[in-house]
Amino acid sequence: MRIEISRLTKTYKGGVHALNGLDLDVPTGMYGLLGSNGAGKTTLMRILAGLLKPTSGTVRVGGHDIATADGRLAVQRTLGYLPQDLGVYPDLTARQFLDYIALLKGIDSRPARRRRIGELLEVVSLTQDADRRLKGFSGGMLRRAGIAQALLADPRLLIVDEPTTGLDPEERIRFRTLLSQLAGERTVLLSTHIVEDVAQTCRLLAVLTKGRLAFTGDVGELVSQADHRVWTLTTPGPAPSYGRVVAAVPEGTGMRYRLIAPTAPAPHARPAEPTLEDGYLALMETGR
Ligand SMILES: Nc1ncnc2c1ncn2[C@@H]1O[C@H](COP(=O)(O)OP(=O)(O)OP(=O)(O)O)[C@@H](O)[C@H]1O
Repeated sequence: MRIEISRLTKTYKGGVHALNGLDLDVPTGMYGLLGSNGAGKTTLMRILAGLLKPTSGTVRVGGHDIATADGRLAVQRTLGYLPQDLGVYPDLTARQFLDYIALLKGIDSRPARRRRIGELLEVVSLTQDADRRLKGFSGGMLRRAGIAQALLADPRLLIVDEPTTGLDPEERIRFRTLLSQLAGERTVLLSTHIVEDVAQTCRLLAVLTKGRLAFTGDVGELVSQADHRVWTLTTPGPAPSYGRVVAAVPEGTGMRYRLIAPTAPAPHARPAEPTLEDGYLALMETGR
């Protein structure tokens, strides 16, 4: 399911330009959308989900123009959305919660709901906890319940907004793996400010800054933004004032720094292999 975005703008009341003429093409499969806080990711996700009207520009999802009522309806039928702040009813069990959402989504047949919910609880590994109240769930379990509700109507497009924020490392890895497994013939659009989540799940990604596209391409291309610009340096003194420190680890009586800089930040600095995070930070530095 392809998403085609052309010259998309969104200006909120009060004059905040959250999206500034965004052009973006998202193919089928897993796709990462990276950007710092306030870059416009949630605004874009909400527009795609049909919850917010753009100020101008066009969005087509699977060929349907979301500016038309028919187009929006067609997209909503094929879309699953896990918002950043999914509200749940804490006194419901996971099964009751999914049943309630399934009813809202128009799955009227009770046996059909029961079957679908049973399948989804398996997919998100919550079968054992299905009859526990949501108020006792961990952050990771709640996100998995959130994914299950987004999958109820078997969407061909799944949009997830900042899904791993606040999760512990094990839950984060589990959640990431689940998303990758769900991609396949679906489009999964993962919006996040956590570079590692994209590094571990996506081949293709876009970077948004200030409502504009700063980068689009594959992970390797973003990594290469930092080619010949990453350095390590161990020193007993302060960090070099030239370049951007991205890591500092105590070593012996001094510190080992990792820096991004166009040229060696000190005579004894050694070049290092860039990571995706380095590429992202190098891109941000260039765009300043
Ligand atoms: N309802 C609103 N009214 C006014 N301004 C808003 C509204 N929602 C978002 N904004 C502003 O629009 C810009 C983009 O916000 P958005 O939430 O889309 O970014 P984001 O990349 O998702 O950031 P975050 O990761 O912090 O959620 C920000 O400057 C934000 O303050």
